[in-house]
Amino acid sequence: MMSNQHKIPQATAKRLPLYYRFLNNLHIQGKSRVSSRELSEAIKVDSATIRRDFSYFGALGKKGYGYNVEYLLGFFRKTLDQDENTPVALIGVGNLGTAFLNYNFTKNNNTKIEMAFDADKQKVGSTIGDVQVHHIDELEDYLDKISVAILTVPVSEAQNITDRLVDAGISGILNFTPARITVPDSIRVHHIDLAVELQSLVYFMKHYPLNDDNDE
Ligand SMILES: NC(=O)c1ccc[n+]([C@@H]2O[C@H](COP(=O)([O-])OP(=O)(O)OC[C@H]3O[C@@H](n4cnc5c(N)ncnc54)[C@H](O)[C@@H]3O)[C@@H](O)[C@H]2O)c1
Repeated sequence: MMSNQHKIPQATAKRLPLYYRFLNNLHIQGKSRVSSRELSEAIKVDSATIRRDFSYFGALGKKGYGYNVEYLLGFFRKTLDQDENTPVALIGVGNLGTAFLNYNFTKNNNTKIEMAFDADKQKVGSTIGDVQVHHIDELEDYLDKISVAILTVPVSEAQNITDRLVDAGISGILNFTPARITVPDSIRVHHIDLAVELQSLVYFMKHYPLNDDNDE
């Protein structure tokens, strides 16, 4: 995946897709350069952090010029494997899963939900967005090309489905269920929980109030 990830701090690596999306939009609009300040305002990351992040990529902005959009995009494309497509499977086509299928991830991105699975016979066979829903019993028949799965099943099903995904050779799971799933060390799990994110936002608002005259 990220070939030179070992040289980039994890916090920086996590911001790469955000940078990539914004710079790609600038590129589409025909802009050839951007300042750390413009970037900062658009993606809400402070400009000192952006400058530090970009210095890891060998991109040193010039005063009064900013950064070369094309150079950065080239770097991000390589680092994020943007030229390679990562097919994704979604498991659990309920409220959350349906919303993800209807949302077009591929616009600025190389990840695409290629297939979906559910246990509900009424959903099996339907197409949502442009993704076909298969029966969960057929999971193992389809997974050979898939390395990433999004988990949006009920919490009670999470570990069972995870075990099947692992046995079928999955490498990464984006877990939206509240379950703390157990996987072998070689498999990466990222857990997304809106309640935790909201709590953290409220905590930061209270303890780290922002003023609007900080840097530059
Ligand atoms: N991370 C977050 O911020 C967040 C927010 C809301 C919900 N959730 C969690 O996401 C999950 C999905 O929530 P939802 O509101 O979409 O639920 P939902 O009940 O609408 O959808 C669950 C879907 O999973 C399917 N399903 C059930 N058992 C299955 C199995 N064994 N294999 C495949 N599919 C199966 C159901 O048929 C249904 O379509 C829940 O675990 C919920 O707690 C997380």
